[in-house]
Amino acid sequence: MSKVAVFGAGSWGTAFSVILADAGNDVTMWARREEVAAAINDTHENPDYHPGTELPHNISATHDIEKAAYGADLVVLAAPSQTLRKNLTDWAPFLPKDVPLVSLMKGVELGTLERMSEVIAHVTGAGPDRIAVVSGPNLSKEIIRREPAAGVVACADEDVAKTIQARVHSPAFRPYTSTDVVGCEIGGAYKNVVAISTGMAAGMGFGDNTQASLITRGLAETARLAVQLGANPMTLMGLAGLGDLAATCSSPLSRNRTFGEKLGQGMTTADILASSHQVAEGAKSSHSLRELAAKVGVDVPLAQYVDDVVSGAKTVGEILDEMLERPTKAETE
Ligand SMILES: NC(=O)c1ccc[n+]([C@@H]2O[C@H](COP(=O)([O-])OP(=O)(O)OC[C@H]3O[C@@H](n4cnc5c(N)ncnc54)[C@H](O)[C@@H]3O)[C@@H](O)[C@H]2O)c1
Ligand SMILES: O=P(O)(O)OC[C@H](O)CO
Repeated sequence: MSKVAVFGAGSWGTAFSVILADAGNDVTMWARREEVAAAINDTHENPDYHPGTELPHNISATHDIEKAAYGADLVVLAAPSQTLRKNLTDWAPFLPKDVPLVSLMKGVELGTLERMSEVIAHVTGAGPDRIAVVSGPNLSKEIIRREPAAGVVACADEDVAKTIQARVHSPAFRPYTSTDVVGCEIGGAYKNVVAISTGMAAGMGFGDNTQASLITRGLAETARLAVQLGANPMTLMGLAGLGDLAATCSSPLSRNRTFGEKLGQGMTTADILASSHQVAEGAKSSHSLRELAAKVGVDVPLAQYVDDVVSGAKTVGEILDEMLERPTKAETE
C-alpha cells in the first residue's frame, strides 16, 4: 500500500488524512505537539481538533519529521499559511526528493505576497510539475463526518493532478482536476476575506440581501485579481471559487465567517485571537491580498475594508458608510 505523509495535524490535516485513509492510503501525520501524535496513535482520535471522531486505523502519527516523511510517495502540507515557510524549512531536508507536494493552505504570505505554491517552490526547489493544490468547499468538520463533498486537485502537470486525484478519491470525496493553480489558490485565499465581510454583516444584524451582495461583489473582486495574475476566469465559477465561497460565507462552522461576526458585534481582533487557537486565515490575507492587488494594479475595495477593520484602522460602522457612499458604476467594470 502507498504511504502519504501529512504535515500538520490540525483541523484540515486531520480531516484530509481521513479522506486519504478512506481512499486506501496508509497515512502518517506529523504533529507539532508530541502529545497530539501520542493521542492519535493510542486512541485513534485527535482530541484537540476533532474530539469524539474515531480515525481510521491506517492513520498513525509522529512528532518526528524524518519518520513522518520516510517512505512517503506523496507529501501533503497542512500548516497555517503564515507559518508555512518556517515549517517547510524544517521539513524540507527530510522530504523525498521526487514526490509530489500537495498544498492544502488557503492564504497569501504577508511581506513576500507569495501564494503557497510559490513558497513551496522557493523553499524546496520543486518545479511546477511537483507542486499541487487541493481546494474547494471542504469544511473539515463536515469532511470528517464523511458528508459528501467535492474538491479540485490543481497542478500545472495534468498527469500529476490525475495521479493525486486517484489517491484522494474516497467514497465521500469526489475530486476534479485542474491545471489552474493560480485560480485555485487565489479563490481559496480570497473567500476567507469575503467570509469575514459576510460575517461582519451578520454580526451587525444584517440579513441575506446584504450577505449575498457581499458574496457576489467579493467573487467579482476575486476574479479580477485572479485573472490579472493569469488565472482562467472559469476556475472562479467552480469548486475552488464560487463553491468554497458559498460554503465558507454561509457556514457557522467557518472560522473566517465567525471571526467576521465577532468583529461585526464590536469585538477587536486582539480579543478574538485571544479566544481561539485556530486560524482565520482571512485576517492576515486581507492585508496580503490588498498589497498583492495594489502591486498588480487591481481595485479590491472589499479586501481593503476588511483589512482596515481587522487592523483597527476603521470601525465596522465607518466602512459600512464608506462602502455605500462609493461612486456607482457598471456591474461588469
Ligand atoms: N479547517 C478547514 O476546514 C480547512 C479546509 C480547507 C483548507 N484549510 C486550510 O488549511 C490550512 C491549515 O488549516 P487548519 O484548519 O488545519 O488549521 P489549524 O489551526 O486547525 O491547524 C494548523 C496545524 O498546523 C500546525 N502548526 C505548525 N506550525 C505552527 C505554528 N507555527 N503556528 C501554529 N500552528 C502551527 C498546528 O499545530 C496544527 O496542527 C489553512 O491554510 C486553512 O485555510 C482549512
Ligand atoms: O473555517 P474556515 O473559515 O477556515 O474555512 C474552512 C475551509 O477553507 C472551507 O473550505
